[in-house]
Amino acid sequence: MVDVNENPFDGTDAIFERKQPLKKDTFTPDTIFHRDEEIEFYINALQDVIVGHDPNNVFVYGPTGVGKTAVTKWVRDKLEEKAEAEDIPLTVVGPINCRNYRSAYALVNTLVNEFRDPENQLPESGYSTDSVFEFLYEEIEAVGGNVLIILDEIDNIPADARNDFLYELPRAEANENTPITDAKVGLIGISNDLKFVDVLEPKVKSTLGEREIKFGPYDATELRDILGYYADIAFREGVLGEDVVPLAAAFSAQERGDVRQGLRILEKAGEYARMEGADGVTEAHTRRATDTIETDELLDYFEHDLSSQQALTYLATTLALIEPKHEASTKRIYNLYSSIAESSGRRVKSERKIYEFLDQLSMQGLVRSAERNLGRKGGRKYIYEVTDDPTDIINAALQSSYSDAVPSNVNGILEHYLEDEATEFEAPDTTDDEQQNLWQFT
Ligand SMILES: Nc1ncnc2c1ncn2[C@@H]1O[C@H](COP(=O)(O)OP(=O)(O)OP(=O)(O)O)[C@@H](O)[C@H]1O
Repeated sequence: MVDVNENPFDGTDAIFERKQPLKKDTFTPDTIFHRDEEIEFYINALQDVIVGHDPNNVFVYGPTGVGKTAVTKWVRDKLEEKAEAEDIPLTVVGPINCRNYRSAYALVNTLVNEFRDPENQLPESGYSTDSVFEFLYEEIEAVGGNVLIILDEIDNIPADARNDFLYELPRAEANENTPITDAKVGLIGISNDLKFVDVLEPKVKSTLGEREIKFGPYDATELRDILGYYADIAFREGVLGEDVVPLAAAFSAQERGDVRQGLRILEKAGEYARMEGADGVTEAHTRRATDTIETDELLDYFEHDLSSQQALTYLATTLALIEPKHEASTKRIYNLYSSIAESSGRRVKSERKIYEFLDQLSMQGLVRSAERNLGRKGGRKYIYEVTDDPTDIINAALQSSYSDAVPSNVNGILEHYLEDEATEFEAPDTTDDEQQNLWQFT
């Protein structure tokens, strides 16, 4: 029983000294580990700025959480330092995360305001996209010298901004239609989606990819050093068991070689210890953290990254995959999507929209598709898969605000799927009607 006369919050923390470095990318490490080669490529690409040539465009790519942004910021700061010491005119804007902008207008607006004083900011609307671009060019010309623009997650750049940003902007100086004559513009684009480059027009591709720097995943030894550095800052002295960092590093290396995931494991393990009132973080806390980390990450997707329509489509794809004797075709996913959307009182969008949602999920790496030929009938169809463990996805969905959309008998069907159909469970035939009756929608 909670004692109503006592405040349940605890004013002390025996485990964490400073949690922010584990949680937020805004924390800037003062050392970068194990990226010497990448840093060397980077410096090489930007060296031209210091010796008076035009800046190169740089494209940085690699999976999530492998230091692309951290290294970029580190190199940016060093470049600015050197330029100042050598009296070289240089303005750097960014990294600006493209994911936060829905249109070219919004993105350009932000960029213009980065150049402008606080009292002279552009309003959020009121001009045409062409005019805000014009303002941007004017600002660039006004500061003059070298102007580097850093765009993070450029795979999420608004579609209507692609050409203008990735092709026109870097060559603005040469283009007579822009007011830029003196300033030299360089673009640094960061992405974790390589397929993004494939869909660009060849001329855009070659402009952006003047210099490419690839970041690979970290191995367990590298992660041990990086996570050890953060653990020293984040935890109180002497509370970490000696297995904690190596275990978190080994787990993350096996998964994706991603620092962010390792940091989350450390945070979670520390939280388990704190909840128990333990005086240290043990191997058992860490194992518990690794056991739940996948579900936690997926829960984050459901709660923060996906729109409600994308979340329902993701759930429907998972259901289509685990249901017996059925393929996760677009049509089938749509059927299930409509049922769960309807039963949970959410809007049901058209079948055409499902293609869009599946595409977006695929861009985020949550689903993948395979094309299937329809044999003598001719034509093709797409069969979908989820990239994570369906059990983790279902568990995350059940803990999320979409739990009301999950069919009530999901666990039975999941069990049947996991046991490779070796149970007593009589799977229905493959007609949609029967399959539809299989699920108990809430
Ligand atoms: N080599 C490293 N040394 C120190 N800290 C690092 C290193 N690599 C990554 N980090 C830290 O790990 C976290 C994730 O790194 P970062 O944001 O740079 O990854 P990213 O590759 O840009 O990922 P995403 O594509 O998801 O944005 C940050 O807190 C960053 O400071």
